[in-house]
Amino acid sequence: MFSVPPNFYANCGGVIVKLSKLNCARTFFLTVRNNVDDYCPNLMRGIDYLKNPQFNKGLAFTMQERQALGIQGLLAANYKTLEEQLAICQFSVDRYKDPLNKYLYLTELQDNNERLFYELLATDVQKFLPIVYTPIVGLACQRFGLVYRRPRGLFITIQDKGRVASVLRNWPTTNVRAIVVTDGERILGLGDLGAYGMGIPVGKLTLYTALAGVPPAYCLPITLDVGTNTQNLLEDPMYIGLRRKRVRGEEYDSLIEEFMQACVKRYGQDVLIQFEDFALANATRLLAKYQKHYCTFNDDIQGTASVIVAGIIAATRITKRKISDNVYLFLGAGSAGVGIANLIVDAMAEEGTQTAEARKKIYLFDVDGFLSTKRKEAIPVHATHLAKDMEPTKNFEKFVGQVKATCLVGVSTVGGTFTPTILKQMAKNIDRPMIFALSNPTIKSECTAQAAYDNTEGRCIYASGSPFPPVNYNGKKYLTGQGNNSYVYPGIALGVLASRAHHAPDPLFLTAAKVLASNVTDDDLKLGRIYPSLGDIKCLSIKIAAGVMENIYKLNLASLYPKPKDSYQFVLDYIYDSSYKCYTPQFHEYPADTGIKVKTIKEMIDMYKAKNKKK
Ligand SMILES: NC(=O)C1=CN([C@@H]2O[C@H](COP(=O)(O)OP(=O)(O)OC[C@H]3O[C@@H](n4cnc5c(N)ncnc54)[C@H](OP(=O)(O)O)[C@@H]3O)[C@@H](O)[C@H]2O)C=CC1
Ligand SMILES: CC(=O)C(=O)O
Ligand SMILES: [Mg+2]
Repeated sequence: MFSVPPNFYANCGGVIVKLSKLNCARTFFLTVRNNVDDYCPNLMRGIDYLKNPQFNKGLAFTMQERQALGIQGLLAANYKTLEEQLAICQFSVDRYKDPLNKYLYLTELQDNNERLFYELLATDVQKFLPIVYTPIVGLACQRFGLVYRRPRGLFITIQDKGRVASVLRNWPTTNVRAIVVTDGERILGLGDLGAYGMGIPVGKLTLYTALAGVPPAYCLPITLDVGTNTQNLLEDPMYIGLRRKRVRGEEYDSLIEEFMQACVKRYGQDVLIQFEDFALANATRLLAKYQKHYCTFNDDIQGTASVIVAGIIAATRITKRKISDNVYLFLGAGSAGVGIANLIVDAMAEEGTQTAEARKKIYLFDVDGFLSTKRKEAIPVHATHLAKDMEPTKNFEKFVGQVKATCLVGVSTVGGTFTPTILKQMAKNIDRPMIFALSNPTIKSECTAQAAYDNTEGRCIYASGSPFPPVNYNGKKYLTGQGNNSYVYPGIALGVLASRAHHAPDPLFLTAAKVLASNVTDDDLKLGRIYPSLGDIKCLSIKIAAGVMENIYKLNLASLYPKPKDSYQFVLDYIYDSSYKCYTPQFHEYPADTGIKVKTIKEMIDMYKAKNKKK
């Protein structure tokens, strides 16, 4: 007969339980099993609970937990609720005036107490997203030598060729399901930042959890360090990467090949590999090479396309024009530009427009001017199908009027290129011109939101890659949307992971676009926004994931069977819960003494502020 001594405490798998009754023993085994699934913890003791960001709760550890876990005395006596901790965190972030210091504060919080970090982001996504993501993450990447303190993410260098699998084995968790990888060559619109690019996969995966609830333990940021061609980085004493010029050609390709194989060998065929911020020459080529053989996508090509097509679909409710009734003009014919153009063609096909006809409505410029078959400079291979048999020109400004563009898409990496003249011409072309100024970070935006409204008599439908403050035009306030792939890639990834899909093809991105567009409310549109409020982004990501999941099953790409009856509920059950777990579920004897009785986080912040002022 199984029995447990009264008041027997067990520490197993990171869970402390009091085993005084049989049902306690059952709870014990269940809790241990769940915890192992979540975190794969080692047998932990004492101070490990404070050092491990997955388990740490800081002063929120109750007295019972402190006693049971052996951390009594390692913490100050006061007990703080999660809400009190959140108030302190918000107060602390607000005290920093320099955005990079805000970024550093949040990074340190993430390194110390992961759940508090994600709970904090959830209190105000609109406020925290620009810090952990664009535009501030761009600044963090530029100064990454200063920012880099504690390892977060894995560096695989060209010198590791032949040993990539063994480097991958050094990553401490075995249940990785999603990798975001960069080689740092096109970091936002900031160019080649080499190993400093690590801020991007870290930031992108932070959004997997913050915006879509993918468990952080499933996420692995990777930078492939193949050198950098940016001279001032090679000379920067703080630089953290290999001091050598970029490796190209066969040597580069064989590293990527080895990397892809090693990921699958270690984490399985369905590990999701998201390519991020690769330069044009590699981005489309690698996507074409791996798309059908791995569970992979390129966010700059496919994720961006999805979010912009969503905006265009939503805008049809304002313009009353079909997608195929527009003339699209792109400044930038790189990964993002051609990715968006291709998905617009797919979206037009769903309206019944033939591919050849659809392509006729799309014009692109790159650094050498209009993509004309007659120009002397070569057309990039990935864009030849979109080149036109028209006279070459480098005069973008004139071209806007020449083709009567109704939708302008900026993906050029060059700030301010949508000049007032161009914007005024757009207002002449059509009553409600669409202006997408997508280059990141903010300084690279082709035009500001205010400039777009000012130069189109307030008639434009505008979205930008990085956020802009509300616009005032003629006494009316407009909230412009953020046309950023962050609206979709976390939800798409969640759907792919939940269904254990083995590929992530283009149709999933069109599905996500439709789900996103259908969540834009009439109130959003009235405010001038063609994307939903970021306040509901997690809920939105779950809807996107559920929609994507349905399509994955339709396309026969899932490896989770039987198919869940209710995809939405399945995804909901799958996601990460960032609230604090109780490590001593059987104790209820000692109520927490928080010392101060206040109700809301805002009240607490006001109180801290008042106290601070007095001093
Ligand atoms: N909002 C969002 O969600 C996203 C935004 N972006 C942003 O879009 C920008 C472009 O990204 P991506 O497409 O991946 O980058 P690429 O490097 O692949 O493409 C950049 C394109 O811009 C062209 N270009 C550069 N300078 C000029 C110029 N002065 N005039 C006209 N065209 C020019 C390049 O031409 P050439 O090749 O001839 O040099 C190339 O066609 C980046 O700033 C990035 O941050 C990217 C993805 C998502
Ligand atoms: C948003 C994004 O992916 C980029 O600017 O590259
Ligand atoms: Mg990107």
